Amino acid sequence: MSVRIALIGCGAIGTAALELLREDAGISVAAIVVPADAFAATKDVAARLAPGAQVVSAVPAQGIDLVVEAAGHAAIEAHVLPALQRGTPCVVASVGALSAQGFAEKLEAAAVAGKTQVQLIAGAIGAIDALAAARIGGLETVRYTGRKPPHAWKGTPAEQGRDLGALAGPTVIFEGSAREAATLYPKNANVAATVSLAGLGLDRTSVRLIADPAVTENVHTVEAEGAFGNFELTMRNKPLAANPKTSALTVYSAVRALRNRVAPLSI
Ligand SMILES: NC(=O)C1=CN([C@@H]2O[C@H](COP(=O)(O)OP(=O)(O)OC[C@H]3O[C@@H](n4cnc5c(N)ncnc54)[C@H](O)[C@@H]3O)[C@@H](O)[C@H]2O)C=CC1
Ligand SMILES: O=C([O-])CC(=O)C(=O)O
Repeated sequence: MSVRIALIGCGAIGTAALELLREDAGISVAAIVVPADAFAATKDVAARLAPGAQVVSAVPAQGIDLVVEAAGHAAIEAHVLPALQRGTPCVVASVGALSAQGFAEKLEAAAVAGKTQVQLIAGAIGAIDALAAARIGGLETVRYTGRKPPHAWKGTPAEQGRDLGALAGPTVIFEGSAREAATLYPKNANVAATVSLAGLGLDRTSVRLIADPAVTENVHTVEAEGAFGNFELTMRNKPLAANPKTSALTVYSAVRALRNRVAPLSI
């Protein structure tokens, strides 16, 4: 029998994940959860890519083995917390939601109450395994830099006081903690939260966000130092055509997490 999934969100990540999951006999998408104003568009996607899925406004209380979120910060409170409390394991992409004070603890408490687990995916960034392992030996500094083309910062505080379309060179639009970055840039700095949660925490991880007219990729750099030694990682991710803020790797990371739930050997 296949694992019955509820997918929260059916935008750039959700749609691309559904396309890939069509190949997986062990995974069946039973429900797609979106706000009412997205029902019509989502039903079209479901008809094409997940004909067995019902399009609904909340995770069904019965018949779901696993929830996967790819919707945005608000969806964690609205859908992931109640699913965890009911005992359904959840896989989360909008890791930046944990930047709200006390929210990580709330998520943990819901998982404890439901005797289940919430998994935060690595998403658009790599080396989360190395960072989380290095933390056990002790970390001294962790720095994260996120660099994206100017249009990827549209609709964010980066637009305040500057014309993103007229930038002549790389422009630092934010410098501060991972907590502030993830709060101010909920659709662009989930990775900052992920790096911080795996490493030195939301308040001790330094973050720089850059709008750079010379790049076409979403470029993520992590520099970490501690008892283990040090590393530098740079990812040059292709953005999704459907959403330039989001890297294609995020989709693959979500699909990997789901496949690992059913695979006899997981990596
Ligand atoms: N961890 C990571 O590396 C990354 C995480 N993300 C997260 O994934 C989210 C989704 O990304 P995209 O698919 O590119 O965005 P998108 O804007 O293309 O799609 C969002 C989808 O979620 C639905 N939605 C919005 N609010 C909802 C709610 N409260 N409940 C249920 N559905 C809701 C929308 O109707 C839409 O179908 C981002 O907002 C971000 O939080 C995005 C990129 C990287
Ligand atoms: O997809 C990416 O490149 C990163 C991103 O948007 C995020 O961290 O929220």
